Amino acid sequence: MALLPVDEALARLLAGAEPLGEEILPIAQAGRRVLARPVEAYHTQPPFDASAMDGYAIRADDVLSVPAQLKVIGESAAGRRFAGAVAAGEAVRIFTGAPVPPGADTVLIQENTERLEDGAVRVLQTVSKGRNIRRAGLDFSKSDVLLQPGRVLDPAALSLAAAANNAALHVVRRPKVAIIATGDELVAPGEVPGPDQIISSNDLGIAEIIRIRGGEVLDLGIVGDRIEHIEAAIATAIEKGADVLVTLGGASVGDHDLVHAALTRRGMELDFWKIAMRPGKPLMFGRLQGLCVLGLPGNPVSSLVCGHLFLAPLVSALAGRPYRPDIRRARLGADMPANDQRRDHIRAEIHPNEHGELIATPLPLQDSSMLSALARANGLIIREPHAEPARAGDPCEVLMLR
Ligand SMILES: Nc1nc2c(c(=O)[nH]1)N[C@H]1C(S)=C(S)[C@@H](COP(=O)(O)OP(=O)(O)OC[C@H]3O[C@@H](n4cnc5c(N)ncnc54)[C@H](O)[C@@H]3O)O[C@H]1N2
Ligand code: MOO
Repeated sequence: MALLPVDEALARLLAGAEPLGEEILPIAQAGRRVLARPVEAYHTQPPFDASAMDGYAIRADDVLSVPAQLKVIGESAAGRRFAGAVAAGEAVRIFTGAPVPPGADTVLIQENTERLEDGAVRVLQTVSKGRNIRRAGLDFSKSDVLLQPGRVLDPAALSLAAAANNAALHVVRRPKVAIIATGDELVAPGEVPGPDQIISSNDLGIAEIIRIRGGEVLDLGIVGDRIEHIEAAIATAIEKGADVLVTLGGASVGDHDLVHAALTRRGMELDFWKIAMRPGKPLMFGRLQGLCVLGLPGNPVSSLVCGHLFLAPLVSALAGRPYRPDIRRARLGADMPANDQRRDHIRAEIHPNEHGELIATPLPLQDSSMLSALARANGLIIREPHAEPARAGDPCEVLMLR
């Protein structure tokens, strides 16, 4: 059977993957979430003409020639304004953020003055009218639309929404992604493995990819190679309202690879299974009662590479987040043989040379079981199907992983 090209698999996976519904969160819990509705200002900022400096609120015409002397008639502090107005020959002591009293048109910084004993201030430098005053609404005005749907609530966006007096925000619901690790050989980290057992690792890396892309992880644990048990875990994912189900392992053709059978018994409609990719050929995708099902291969590197290439964009799309894979141009750091029909993703160390060009050097061992090589690599060299042999120095494309 011909293997499905990677781009086509990705397009089929993302077809219909729209941002999920919205929920309302207190603003303090909305960090890194995606806005589902515009953010409007309920408040004008600053709400009054405010001083930008510590000094004196004055009338600029009073200090056209210096030195000049003004009578200090009171104080305006942030949070406590001066009740009166400034007339000719008068000044009000003022601090940063405080309302500028009526009558004053300028703030003079205190460094350019000298306080006198008798409640007066001597002005040592002239100042242009309007200086050091932030006009009401300089930042934004009530009813302004400040942020658009789709904006990730980064630090500046959160502070802006708060400044505009939004106590709660409408955000896109986080996709809930259930993970089932399958295999009799697996035990959780920290447990004592039996003689034929290994530690389940893929679930941890996959959960991290989900979280980084704005998803919520529903870890359904390790399930042994019994079709009934896998079916029960699938049923739990549905009951618990998962949007996506990720299965790990059991996706290939061995006698104990039961995931496809279990999913089919539960009613999954298969979209594709087996793609032209290395590592990750047995990738499976289908839909089950509105749930997207992604069957990742068991080999750890295959699982994580498929996680980066397929799960990351799927979760991003459901979470309403932009997804921009960090693909760059580089030069090969070693000769490469011709490629077969599967697009290859070669673990590589990618660093700039003295001319600032990225050099991508493949790691010597590429076995899809080797997490040590994946963790050492900071990116993947992408070799298209049927690529010709290439020489060190030839241009190539890399996907940066960190
Ligand atoms: N006859 C064939 N055999 C295999 C083929 C094939 O086309 N024909 N494909 C190979 C490829 S490529 C891959 S990738 C693997 C994928 O197999 P499965 O998805 O069925 O995975 P398993 O057999 O369950 O496990 C493979 C390997 O990975 C280990 N594993 C599984 N889950 C975890 C986990 N959560 N954490 C760590 N390691 C895990 C498992 O112990 C196995 O060593 O199939 C090839 N075979
Ligand atoms: O696709 Mo498998 O992932 O080559 O090891």
